Amino acid sequence: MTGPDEELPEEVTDLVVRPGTPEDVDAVHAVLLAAGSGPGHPPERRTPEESRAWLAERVSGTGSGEHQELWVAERDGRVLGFVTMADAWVPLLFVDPDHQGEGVGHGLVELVKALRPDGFGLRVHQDNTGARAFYRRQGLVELESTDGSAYDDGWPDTRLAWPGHDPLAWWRSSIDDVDDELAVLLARRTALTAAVQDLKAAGGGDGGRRGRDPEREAEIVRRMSAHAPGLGTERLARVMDALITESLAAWEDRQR
Ligand SMILES: O=C(O)C(=O)C[C@]1(C(=O)O)C=C[C@@H](O)C=C1
Repeated sequence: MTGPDEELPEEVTDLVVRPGTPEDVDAVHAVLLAAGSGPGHPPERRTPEESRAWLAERVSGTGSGEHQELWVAERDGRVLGFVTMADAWVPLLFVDPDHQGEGVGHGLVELVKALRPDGFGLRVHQDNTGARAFYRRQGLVELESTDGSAYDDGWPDTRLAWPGHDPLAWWRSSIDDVDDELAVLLARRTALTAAVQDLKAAGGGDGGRRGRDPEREAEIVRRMSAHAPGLGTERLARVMDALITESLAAWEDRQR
């Protein structure tokens, strides 16, 4: 979603970066539409009215959507770019395509670094190579690439993070956050394996065949690999093999 596409961040002289107000929504929306229709962005499926309403709701904190803190970058009173923040996440950062390469994106990233000194993350579409190079130049680190299925747009994406003033603390805390989610998912996954084994033990499902089903496992790995291509099918197969092995062992322990 983000994409300043800047080539040369320059010394920002007359750029003013200030908190956005409801009066900025039209100008911010114009930048969003112009920048979002450039290369590397998915086609906008909403009407301009719908995307404006979506934006206004988020930056005003009304409605059910998450509230995003809005900041705008302007020169000579004209909004040239903007950024939004929600906790340590940057949902939107866009620069007017006519003013890229003028340090606007750089100024916005510097602002986010100042406001989020512990670090922040964002996602860009994989094809938006200009934005990815820009963020790398700003010191952000590329993390995982996915097929984008976790997001509304469903476009292949790459996540990046700036790990702040204490990078080890940021990475470890990010690992803890992911592991908290992973633990819950593992509990659910293991319980589902057990439910299938209960069914098979009772003579139901798949003709009552017990034990491992390599074809089914290969299919699982293929599907997962499409969501997270960076991991590689073979490595993912080993991870899933270990997970299924342990899930089956847990189920067998329970039978004793
Ligand atoms: O789908 C099944 O047949 C299961 O037994 C479940 C499961 C799994 O946990 O996904 C476990 C063992 C099989 O080898 C295949 C898949």
